[in-house]
Amino acid sequence: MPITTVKDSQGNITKVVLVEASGAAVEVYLYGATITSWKAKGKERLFLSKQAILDGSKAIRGGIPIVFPQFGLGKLVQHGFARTSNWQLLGYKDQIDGAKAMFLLTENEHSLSMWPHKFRAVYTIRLDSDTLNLSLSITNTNTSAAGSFDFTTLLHTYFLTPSISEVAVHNLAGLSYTDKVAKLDNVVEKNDPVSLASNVDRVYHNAPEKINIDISKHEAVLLTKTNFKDIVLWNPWAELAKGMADFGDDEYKQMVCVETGTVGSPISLAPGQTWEGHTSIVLQ
Ligand SMILES: O=P(O)(O)OC[C@H]1O[C@H](O)[C@H](O)[C@@H](O)[C@@H]1O
Repeated sequence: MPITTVKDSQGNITKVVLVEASGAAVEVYLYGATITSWKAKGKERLFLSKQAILDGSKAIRGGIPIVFPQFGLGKLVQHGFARTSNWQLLGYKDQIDGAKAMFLLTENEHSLSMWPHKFRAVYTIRLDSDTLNLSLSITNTNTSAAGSFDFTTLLHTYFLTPSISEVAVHNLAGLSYTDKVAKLDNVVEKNDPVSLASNVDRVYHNAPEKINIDISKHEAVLLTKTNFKDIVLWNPWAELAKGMADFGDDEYKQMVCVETGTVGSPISLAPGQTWEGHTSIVLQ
């Protein structure tokens, strides 16, 4: 079976497990369409906090939450409502190039309470032996001519590492970034690779399509992106970790967030228009 579903006591699907021929697997909660596990070549590749709340009462701490329609703080709740909304399983396919599942979110009471727009978000997860392919499409389904909307969006990927001291993020040198810790704009990255040894929270603008990440001394991933302009690099480090109820005090040592998104300047969609972004994570 390429796909199995986990249901609650009322028979509603809460989680989908997608398995590909090689044994690679992803687990996806319908809450947020959040991927909480990606196993490939026999190992877990994503960080999920031991303290993550998985009952749908809070955004899931780890895996790959979807940020939409607002990155960070703003008029809406932090990172928007997509990660705290119940998505639907649209369908799945077992095909030659991998197992695939599609998830759907449209406007609902939760979204309309903070954002007065009709939209159709489709998230497609395709899995093959060494790659996780993620596509997000957003359609503006407002009907009135005045119904354009702006949004920012991002796939907030938490990579699992045996030690943050071994993480190195390549291909960022020369880029201009916003340093959200120092509250500085237009900082130019001088390091190649970038390593992390304190609280890091940066938006690298107009990043290249391919980013190589050393996850440990012996393992690397290639992160590619199309139509996602920016890269966010985040690790809360020790002090912020202590203040997070759904994150262990020492767990910052086991994770790094390298996030693909368009967050520096918003995407505008007129009624009827669709935007689509893709990310793939390939084990090297
Ligand atoms: O705690 P959360 O709302 O999940 O946000 C976690 C982090 O997400 C991004 O990486 C932001 O750049 C950070 O500023 C934020 O702290």
